[in-house]
Amino acid sequence: MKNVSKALTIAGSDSGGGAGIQADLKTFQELNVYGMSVLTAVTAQNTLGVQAVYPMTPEAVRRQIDSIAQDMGTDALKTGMLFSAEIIAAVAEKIRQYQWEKVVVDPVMVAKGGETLLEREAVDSLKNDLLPLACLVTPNIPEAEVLTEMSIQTMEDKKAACQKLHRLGPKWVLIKGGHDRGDDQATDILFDGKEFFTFQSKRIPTKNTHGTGCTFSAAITAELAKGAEVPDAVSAAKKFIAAAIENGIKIGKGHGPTNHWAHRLKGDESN
Ligand SMILES: Nc1ncnc2c1ncn2[C@@H]1O[C@H](COP(=O)(O)OP(=O)(O)OP(=O)(O)O)[C@@H](O)[C@H]1O
Ligand SMILES: Cc1ncc(CO)c(N)n1
Repeated sequence: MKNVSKALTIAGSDSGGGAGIQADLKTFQELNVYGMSVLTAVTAQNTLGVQAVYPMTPEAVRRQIDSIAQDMGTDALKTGMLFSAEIIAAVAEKIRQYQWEKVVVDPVMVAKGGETLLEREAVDSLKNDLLPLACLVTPNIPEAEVLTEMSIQTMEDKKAACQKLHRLGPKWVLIKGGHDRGDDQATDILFDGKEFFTFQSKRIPTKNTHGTGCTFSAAITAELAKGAEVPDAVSAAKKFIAAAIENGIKIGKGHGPTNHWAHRLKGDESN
């Protein structure tokens, strides 16, 4: 029997399969990691938008985490859509109870179409309950603006926002550049409280970007599960997401999903 690294996603379901736990599990599988999931909410969703959201009870979230922790355990985990302050409190309680350290927090707030995936009043819980437990937090620019209450326009702003976010408690902060409209590069910056690391790839002109953030944070989590250090995990995930966006697939009438198996086309298979 073979030993395999394990990764857990605590996130919402996207019925369309492009984002949320579906994107995470596909990514874990592609990166040769055994994937497990704790559902926080079911969304009725497709490439056109989110038509409905049905949150789980905090008790259901706790029970799913207990089932995993008391049997398989996990080498790393990520959080995605958490929806409410009550669910965030349940997840934070369990991360503390099981002393999980490789925790990637993707602070998902709104879907591409603007639908709410995190209640406004839950932002403080995310900041106060969850970020202090995070190994890495991965906001896009609008999420970083909400978390820091500052406007982010320039590279200097991004660095200042990294510093402000780092003071909330995560060991590492990664601000993603997917939303940097004016730039022909997609530039992400990583900060550990001392040093800045930059990750760049050519911006690909496409509307098929549904689930990019989920896929990216899942790839980072998979690499951490296999034992990579944070900068190496981000670097590998950046290659994975660039290939997935470049080879985006034509599915649905709106923002199509990324291509989770594209890294194989590039001969870039990780193990
Ligand atoms: N058009 C693009 N071309 C190349 N890379 C991109 C593009 N859009 C996003 N990326 C990269 O994809 C990763 C995810 O970033 P992004 O900012 O899109 O996340 P997100 O906004 O959280 O995604 P989502 O909308 O799924 O929540 C980052 O590494 C980012 O630089
Ligand atoms: C369930 C879910 N999680 C995250 C996102 C963000 O892409 C989404 N659209 N749906």
